[in-house]
Amino acid sequence: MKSPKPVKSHIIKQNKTMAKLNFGGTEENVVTRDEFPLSKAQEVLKDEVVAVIGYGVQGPGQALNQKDNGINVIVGQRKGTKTWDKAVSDGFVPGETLFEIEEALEKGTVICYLLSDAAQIALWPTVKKHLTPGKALYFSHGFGITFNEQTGIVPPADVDVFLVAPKGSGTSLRRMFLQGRGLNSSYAIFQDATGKAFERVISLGIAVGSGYLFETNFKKEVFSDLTGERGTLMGCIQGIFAAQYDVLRANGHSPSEAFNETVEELTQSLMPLVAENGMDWMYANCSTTAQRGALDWWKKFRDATKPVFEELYKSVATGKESQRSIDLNSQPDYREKLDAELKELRESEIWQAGKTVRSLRPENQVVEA
Ligand SMILES: NC(=O)c1ccc[n+]([C@@H]2O[C@H](COP(=O)([O-])OP(=O)(O)OC[C@H]3O[C@@H](n4cnc5c(N)ncnc54)[C@H](O)[C@@H]3O)[C@@H](O)[C@H]2O)c1
Ligand SMILES: CC(C)(O)[C@@H](O)C(=O)O
Ligand SMILES: [Mg+2]
Ligand SMILES: [Mg+2]
Repeated sequence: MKSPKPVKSHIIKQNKTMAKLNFGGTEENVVTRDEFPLSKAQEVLKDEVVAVIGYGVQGPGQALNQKDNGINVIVGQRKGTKTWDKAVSDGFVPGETLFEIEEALEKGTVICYLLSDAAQIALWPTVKKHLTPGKALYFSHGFGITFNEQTGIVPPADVDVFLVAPKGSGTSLRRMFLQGRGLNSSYAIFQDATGKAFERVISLGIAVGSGYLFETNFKKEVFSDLTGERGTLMGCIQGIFAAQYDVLRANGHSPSEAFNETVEELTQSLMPLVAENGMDWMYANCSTTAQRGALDWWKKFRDATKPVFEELYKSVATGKESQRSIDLNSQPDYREKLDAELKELRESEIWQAGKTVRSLRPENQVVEA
């Protein structure tokens, strides 16, 4: 089996700040650590105070990676919360690198706005007050700006506004950084007030632990991101898992067989092969019987689900999804309600069976001395 060619062979053009690569016939700009090494990011950010506001999922990943990369980073979080305590146990020092939100907003020259998208609305008047000329407002999502009629987030004209959106969980961002790898992120500039928005945003992108950065705009980022997480990445995948598992169970298969044939084999054996070298290569490493069946059936699944994806994209583009997210996630008891729905998923038979299957993985078994 041939191994993949190194990425260099896909480069069409490369200059000091960017490379142009061929993505399946379309040329796009990307920035890698080749064009923009960490030393350059450190130089660009040497006089900045990067204030990470919020310490939920992205906050810790981005703040800790920047700290380890030698960036002058502080965290703004509400005192007396669990996440304040987490920031302390992660090494941020109250009064030195950890502050109440307003104090961090005052000190920061770059404001990384990493509250949940719904919470960003409530805090916006406070943030805006501290956006003095020349500061930068940094997001990890195009949500607040794109749906500004719903969020009311309209930044002053004399600050830079940009985003770096890691394409994965903040947990993965941190884990991959610690492994010496990098998670890919998109970047976009909404407003360049200082003339330095590009070098600022790329430096921050490298500093938070991106492996490479690809170009987008705020609207494209939020439309694709909301579609992806509701679609194949999270919503759709659970839907098709549940459908296949139910059919196997209804036909007399045991939970362990149904779970293994639906989830475990996918995550443990086959998806790593897809990640390594593409779908055709994974197929080529399965039996000809499996290949015949997969090639016969994939288009049927595509055709059955495409109308749902079209409905989903429309719901995103018309602002229905963002409005729903704002309405439900702004309620005082939103966390309890989300937790109850997660509990229902956790307690469903498929994921209970999964718990037992995972315990049987050799790496999860306790070895008796
Ligand atoms: N979760 C991810 O891995 C991920 C990935 C890519 C992009 N993003 C984006 O990054 C941003 C942050 O997302 P997140 O998932 O880390 O957020 P989150 O839901 O974990 O919340 C972040 C912080 O917001 C604080 N918070 C909530 N309500 C608040 C309020 N009313 N006042 C003050 N603080 C409040 C919480 O204490 C927490 O520290 C969002 O724009 C999100 O879309 C997240
Ligand atoms: C990690 C995801 C799903 O990619 C992100 O978009 C999020 O909203 O958490
Ligand atoms: Mg998202
Ligand atoms: Mg995402």
